[in-house]
Amino acid sequence: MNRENEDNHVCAVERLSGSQGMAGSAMRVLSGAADLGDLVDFLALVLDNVYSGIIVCDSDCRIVFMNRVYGELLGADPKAAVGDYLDKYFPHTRMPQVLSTGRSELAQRCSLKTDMPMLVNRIPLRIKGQVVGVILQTIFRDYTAMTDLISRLQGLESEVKYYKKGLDRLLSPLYGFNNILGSSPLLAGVKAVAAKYARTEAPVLITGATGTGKEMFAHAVHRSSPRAAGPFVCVNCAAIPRELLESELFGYESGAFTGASRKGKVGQIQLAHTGTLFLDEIGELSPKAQATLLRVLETKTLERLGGVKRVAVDFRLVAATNRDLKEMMSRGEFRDDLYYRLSTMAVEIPALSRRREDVPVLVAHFLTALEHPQTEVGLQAMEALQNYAWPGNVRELKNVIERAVSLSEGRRIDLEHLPREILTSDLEERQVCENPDTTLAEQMACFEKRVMEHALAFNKGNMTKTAKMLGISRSTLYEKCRRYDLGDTEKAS
Ligand SMILES: Nc1ncnc2c1ncn2[C@@H]1O[C@H](COP(=O)(O)OP(=O)(O)OP(=O)(O)O)[C@@H](O)[C@H]1O
Repeated sequence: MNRENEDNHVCAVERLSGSQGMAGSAMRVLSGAADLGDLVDFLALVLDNVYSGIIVCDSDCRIVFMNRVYGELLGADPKAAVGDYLDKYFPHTRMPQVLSTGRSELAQRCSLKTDMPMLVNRIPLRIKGQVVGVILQTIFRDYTAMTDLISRLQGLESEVKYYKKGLDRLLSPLYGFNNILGSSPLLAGVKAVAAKYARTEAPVLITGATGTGKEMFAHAVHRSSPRAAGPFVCVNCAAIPRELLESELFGYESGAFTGASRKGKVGQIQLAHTGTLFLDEIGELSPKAQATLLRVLETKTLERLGGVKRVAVDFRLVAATNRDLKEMMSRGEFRDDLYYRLSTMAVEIPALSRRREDVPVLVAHFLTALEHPQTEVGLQAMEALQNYAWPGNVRELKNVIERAVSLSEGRRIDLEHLPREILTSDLEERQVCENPDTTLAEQMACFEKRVMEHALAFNKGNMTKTAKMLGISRSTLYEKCRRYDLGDTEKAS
């Protein structure tokens, strides 16, 4: 408030308050004890001190009141302006239209002589249904500020849309059972079992080596379940630091721990409400998180970290791991009660080396996905692909095909476009098995080596498991590995 306004204000207050102070005067005015002059002064004081500019005109478009703010905007003396026709200040005023239509015009653009863009309301005043005047009120004195605000809001709106789309993508599964390709009876059998489990409400445990398609199966289980319309929330337990995993899963209340957000956080389990929670790499859960998860599964309620009350949660758990949970259990690293709860509906996805018939189908699929459906694969190259052990399973096959397509520049894929490790294992085998001079013993040895390579790849080099799988002792396995120059027998456990 400038000096002159301050003086006006003080004058008005003094006029209104007299010896009893303003509050008393206002009370007298409002209680009807004051005369009309006081009431008018009091209302003028109020209107002079609101943020908006206000002008009231009569049915002839003459100004009957102008507040201080509008006076400042127009560079006019508000008192002297009373009685002036409005078009003196607004040559293109729309007040006559409002007077004749009796309809309010809200948030309309209006430019003063000063060229300052404003937004105004024009509101008809009625007495007994008759329009007797109009109030002109500024709502944004300089709406460039508002256009800035609008464009910032629009920016935020499109950002929200972008993130929502990303979230929808995260929350909605991409794959169904139809997308899990392969022509082997082994894969068909696993898909049939998983589809049966999908229709129930029980937790499902998906096991298999890396790259076998566990995540695809989890998507498909959700999509074929009664919860398909609900969210699909995917948490990779190996990707989140152990100390943060619990708060990520179960959420926390405000100020639950140092560094926690002030507003608290909804956990992923709550986000999966009415849908499916996919816990990838469940073997990475800490013992404490395992215990809490079990309690949530059993009570169907959840307590946020630092919280006091439990909230109901309704979700279906699908878990996956490439670790041997039974072995973890025997070492005390995975709770037996949680294991048994998960493993009643277990789906084990076989390694690609156990279903070589799937390779051609998958190769064709990846070529189509790479937009090279016409690219041929030479007979020898396809044989090499089918004979390879695929320790990285379908994911590795996908990468090999991507590389081959770019090396062959989209033309026929031949042996020279495949990585060395595939060629070496294929060549060794050809030299022995396709050579008419090789003895039965040599051919048997070649076959034995191949079987062992696959078993080692399947068990990720774990000698104990491989020996168990092949039904031989560990010492025999070590001896054979040395003979065939397989793996790092010194380091393998
Ligand atoms: N049967 C299949 N048909 C088509 N694509 C497949 C199949 N199996 C796996 N894939 C593809 O292979 C890749 C790896 O699959 P996915 O991520 O589901 O494996 P995973 O077992 O979850 O791997 P990890 O244990 O390393 O997380 C993905 O690109 C997936 O689309």
